[in-house]
Amino acid sequence: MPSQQRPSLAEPRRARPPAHVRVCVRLRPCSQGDPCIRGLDSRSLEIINWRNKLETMQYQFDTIYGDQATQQDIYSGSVQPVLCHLLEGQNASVLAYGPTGAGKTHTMLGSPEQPGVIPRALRDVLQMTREASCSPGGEEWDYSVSMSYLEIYQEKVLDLLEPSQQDLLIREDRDRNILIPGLTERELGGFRDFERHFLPASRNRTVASTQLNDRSSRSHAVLVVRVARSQRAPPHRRRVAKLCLIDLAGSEDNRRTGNRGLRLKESGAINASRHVLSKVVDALNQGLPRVPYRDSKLTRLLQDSLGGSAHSVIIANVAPEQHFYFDTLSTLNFAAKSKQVVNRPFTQETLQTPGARKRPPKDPGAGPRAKRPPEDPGASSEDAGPGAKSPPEEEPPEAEPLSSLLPLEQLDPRLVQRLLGLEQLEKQQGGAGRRLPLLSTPRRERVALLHQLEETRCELQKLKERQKELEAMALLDKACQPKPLDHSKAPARARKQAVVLPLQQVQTPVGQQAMPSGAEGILVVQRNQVRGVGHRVLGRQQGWKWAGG
Ligand SMILES: Nc1ncnc2c1ncn2[C@@H]1O[C@H](COP(=O)(O)OP(=O)(O)OP(=O)(O)O)[C@@H](O)[C@H]1O
Repeated sequence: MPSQQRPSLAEPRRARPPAHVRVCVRLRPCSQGDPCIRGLDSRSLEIINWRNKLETMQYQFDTIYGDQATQQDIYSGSVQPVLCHLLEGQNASVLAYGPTGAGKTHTMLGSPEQPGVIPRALRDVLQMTREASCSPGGEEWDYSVSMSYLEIYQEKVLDLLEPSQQDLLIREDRDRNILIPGLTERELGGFRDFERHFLPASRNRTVASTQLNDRSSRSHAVLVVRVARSQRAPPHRRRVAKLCLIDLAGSEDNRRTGNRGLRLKESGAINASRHVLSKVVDALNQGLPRVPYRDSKLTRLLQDSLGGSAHSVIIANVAPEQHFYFDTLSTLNFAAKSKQVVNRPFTQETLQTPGARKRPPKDPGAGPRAKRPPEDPGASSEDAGPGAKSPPEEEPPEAEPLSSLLPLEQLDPRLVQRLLGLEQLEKQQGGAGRRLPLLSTPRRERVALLHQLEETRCELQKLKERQKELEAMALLDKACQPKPLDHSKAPARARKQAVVLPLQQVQTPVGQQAMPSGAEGILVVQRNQVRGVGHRVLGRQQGWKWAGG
């Protein structure tokens, strides 16, 4: 049972200490005229009423970054402090919010000259795990870091690492972690791996030129970094934490963007999801029984980050020009109310049975990792990460951990019955030399295996029938012979007879080959010099190739 194999060691909900969402504001350098907003000190700012310049409204946040603040200032002041929680098995989220052209992508991604939050955080996370594995006692643990990257474009969740993946589903596990089954995940052995996967994926993000931004993001982009720490010896504790780095698409006033057609449609989707985001924050702050997370893909995905289990930081990006006045006001209002949202981070820890631990691949950086079992962060198969120490080579490969999204007890009993029956059948039929751990594989693969087994079963059935036919015909043929051949006088070619064996007993001697025939999947036994009665009988069978004839 999955729950017995990987018990969650998470503390009960009420025992989890609260953590307010931290909110900072970053002012972009003003490109035109006088700014409508100015910082007062490191924690407060004021916005000047556009009708009456003597009237101002003041706001307080955790930190205010003026237009001279560097990428390093933002990172070390507001992002770096939450990263340490990842090694404790606690989730963290950083979310860039603001109107179009206010500097969200600049803050999160930056440029080669001014790298933003994403590359800096990745470098540090990789460094942290490397240092942890080298620290005293570190040899007791395996560390791994992996990434997934997705965008929400017009209410569709698209995999940026594997763009062929269309509109993925968003689900939730028993600890209320948000998961995306089927989302591609890549192991990161070092920063180069990150660049190798992230840079091409970023080019897959939907970006277009609008009147307010030459490269305006038309989607919300979410980079998910998973940090796992697994104990090598009993009790095999395993901590998995998730870092979400989110670059939201900017809110757009379409009277000023000049958007039409597709751009207008994109803009509608962006604004609608941001509207739901605002409603979610209101509902959380008012303690409403229903928080409308499910009303948009964005909020569903942010469920961990707002009112959930993450240490969250919102960076509100502000465009200070006068013509952004209303955008700035609404950004500040959103940021102010988000400050009140309380999350309850907790350590995501499970106990793993030794059988559920997986050997790291020989080359962790190479190629796509098998899609993670979608169900549970704790269920992630583990590969060698930075500084990870691999178990000895001779260790046998082990089964994947059980799915917890769809624990066995929640499966349709008929399906479980069927799986057990098929496993039994497979065992009886020799298992084709392969053990299929049907019940311990994730759901999608389970279904694929189920199909595969069905097909194999049908083929075996066909083969058995054909076998019977052949045996009957051979008997008939024998019965029609007037008298037994005198072997001493018979020609040499009639002496050797093809023997039809039950399929399971066919053994291919040296110099003979067994292979499935194309269309019907029939086992073809090629023998080098077989002639005689058997040749004639077998030759009548459709699809049967008699290579020696
Ligand atoms: N702090 C900053 N210092 C210098 N330039 C900046 C800063 N912030 C933003 N910019 C510049 O402003 C322009 C718009 O920024 P950016 O594309 O990051 O905005 P955005 O909020 O992501 O917009 P959208 O929502 O349309 O994608 C870019 O050319 C960017 O380089």
